[in-house]
Amino acid sequence: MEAIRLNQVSLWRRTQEEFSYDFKKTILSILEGKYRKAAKRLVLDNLDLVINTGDKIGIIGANGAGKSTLLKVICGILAPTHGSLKTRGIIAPLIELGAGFDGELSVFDNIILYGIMLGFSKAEMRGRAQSILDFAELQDYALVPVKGLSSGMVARLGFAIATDVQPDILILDEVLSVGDESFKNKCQKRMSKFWNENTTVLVVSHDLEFVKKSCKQAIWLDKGKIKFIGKAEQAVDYYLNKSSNIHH
Ligand SMILES: Nc1ncnc2c1ncn2[C@@H]1O[C@H](COP(=O)(O)OP(=O)(O)OP(=O)(O)O)[C@@H](O)[C@H]1O
Repeated sequence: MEAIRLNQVSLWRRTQEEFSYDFKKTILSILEGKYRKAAKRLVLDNLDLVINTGDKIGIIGANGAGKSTLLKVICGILAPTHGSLKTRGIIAPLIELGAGFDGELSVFDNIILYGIMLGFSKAEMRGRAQSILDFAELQDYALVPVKGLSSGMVARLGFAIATDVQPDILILDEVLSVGDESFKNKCQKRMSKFWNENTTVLVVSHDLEFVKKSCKQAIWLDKGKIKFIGKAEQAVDYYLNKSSNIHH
């Protein structure tokens, strides 16, 4: 069964120039006759992709290749400029852990909110809150506003919520290095559960050994295009060889 399908997906993003838009600077540059509209960059270039239920797929490629952007499009955080996307089931995005939290609200309320964002009901999240707090080791912080947590604690909370629920599709962006040593081990144990089940897993990583070991297939993304999709070992080999050719 298909879990994810991308049809001719492209995404343009503004360059940093326009990103740090500054009214005064813009007026000055118009007066000086130097005003240029900020350039846009094609970050994902006409991607066609089908991922089946239960696949474990690594995504590799150089810095800026578009890996994180691809994950964000699949999760629905970013909408494609062109093309279409279909996904089946509940997606748990472990991307920028905690980015969706509201700092003013308590840990408990954020658990409920985050769960609702993932597609679960309020009642269900109430029932799960205790086990989430336990896993994150934040039992004493339930009523503390999230802005009062350390960044490691925020990441732990994000990981605990996203993996407490049983997602159909799990999206990971280099997050396995979150937290201190003992929490890392706990995360890895929990992750192995998903690897054995019917969960579809997409993981972005620069750890090529991990990709070879843990993923059956891999996608090599290069400047927003899929250069290769197939066996993980082969993808890593192509990626390494092509990269070294470029340096020669
Ligand atoms: N918020 C943003 N606004 C504008 N452009 C962005 C933004 N985030 C990323 N980009 C651009 O999109 C392109 C792809 O970035 P992306 O983060 O997807 O790459 P990546 O393959 O995940 O890289 P890395 O391995 O360094 O994490 C880059 O050119 C980057 O500059």
